[in-house]
Amino acid sequence: MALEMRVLRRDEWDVWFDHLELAFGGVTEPAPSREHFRSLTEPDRSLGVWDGEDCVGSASAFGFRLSVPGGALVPASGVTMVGVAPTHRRRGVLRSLMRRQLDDIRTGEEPIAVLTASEPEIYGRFGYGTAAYSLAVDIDTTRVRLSVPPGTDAVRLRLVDPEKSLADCERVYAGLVAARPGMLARQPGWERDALQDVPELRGGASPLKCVVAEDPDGGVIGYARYRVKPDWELIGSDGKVEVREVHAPDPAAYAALWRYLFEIDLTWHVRAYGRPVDDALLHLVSDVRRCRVQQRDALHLRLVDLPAALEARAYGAAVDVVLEVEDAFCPWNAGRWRLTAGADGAVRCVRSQDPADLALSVRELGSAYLGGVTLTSLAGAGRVRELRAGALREASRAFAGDVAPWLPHNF
Ligand SMILES: CC(=O)SCCNC(=O)CCNC(=O)[C@H](O)C(C)(C)COP(=O)(O)OP(=O)(O)OC[C@H]1O[C@@H](n2cnc3c(N)ncnc32)[C@H](O)[C@@H]1OP(=O)(O)O
Repeated sequence: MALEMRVLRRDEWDVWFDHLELAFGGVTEPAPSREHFRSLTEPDRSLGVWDGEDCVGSASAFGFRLSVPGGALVPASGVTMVGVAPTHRRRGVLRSLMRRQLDDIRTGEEPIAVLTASEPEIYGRFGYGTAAYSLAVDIDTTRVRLSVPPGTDAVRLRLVDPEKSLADCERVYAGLVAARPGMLARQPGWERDALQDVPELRGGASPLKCVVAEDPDGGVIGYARYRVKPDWELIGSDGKVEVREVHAPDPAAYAALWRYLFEIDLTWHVRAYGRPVDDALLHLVSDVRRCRVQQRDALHLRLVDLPAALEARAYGAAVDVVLEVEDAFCPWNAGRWRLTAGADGAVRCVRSQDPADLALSVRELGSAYLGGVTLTSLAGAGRVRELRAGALREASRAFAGDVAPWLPHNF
């Protein structure tokens, strides 16, 4: 029987989601998580592939606004819920979903698509480049000390109900978005994602806790969400603090929150995932080796409408380069483009017949787009070719940002 791909009908969601669970290994989501996913799904932007009555393929997208260098919020398609049934793999179902999805995105208002990948190897062939990395730390707090800045002792910390403090915390989060490429301006409903706290998924840790940092007037200026996982050894407690989030633009408040997490009694370790690669924490600790820092890919980005995407961000230096772009999967982006950004901030990206200065694929542009991966480092891997002397340095400096892109959570 031929496979049929179609936009999801609302009454098909349960069968579609059952398929997705199976594609990810067959573990059933607890009811609250399932309802959370249901509430976030945008059915009109969700695709199902059907073999008769059976759903055998899925892909969906969220309508996001992504922070880019310069602080603009660019409409971005957040690709998600991709899965193909174990019985139907390696015969092109994912490829056909990606084809349809990118064609659909092209007809809309989103010049870029982003995703967090289950495996980093999958999406490069469809033109996605790794645009943001993240760090995981596993800190031995019996050995690692924090050097906190002046003012840290004056920060008031208060343990609060994660639900009741949600609006205050979300205000802090929203205040960070423009200055950090890769962050998402969260649409209503998404703020609740961080509160998901299903007992079956805690792995023996406590319910989610929230500690807020306050200014002298009681205003919330930072927060951390975490759990404590008790563990008793023969020699005593070996508890772990599992950090989900720490956000505070003020250095003293930021240090105060980490100091609190480091000093929770009966714990010897602080573990955190998905931290930015330029996390100020790395400069607060006395011994970075004992933080067991690990880096991994976090956000993958694709230019769907190349000129619109390149014109939507700001550049760190004036630039005038002709790019020879290869894009086999979205050929409307392929060819020669002149990118100019002046000292006045005006940016133009137009078709060009002039000789090319740099040759690269759309994947490298996706990697460099948020300013965290330099064109120079990609050239070192042979993935960007310089065709005019000096063009690589000029373009690389223009694309690079002064803060690392960061997506604090998956989607
Ligand atoms: C954004 C997200 O949602 S990420 C979540 C992705 N989903 C999962 O990881 C769930 C488990 N895995 C799956 O459901 C499937 O194996 C998928 C979705 C990864 C792949 O689906 P398939 O239909 O088998 O892929 P398809 O046959 O279209 O393959 C397309 C290409 O990707 C490659 N590919 C497919 N899966 C993988 C993989 N896991 N790792 C590396 N390459 C892969 C294929 O070899 C093929 O390569 P080619 O272009 O050189 O021919």
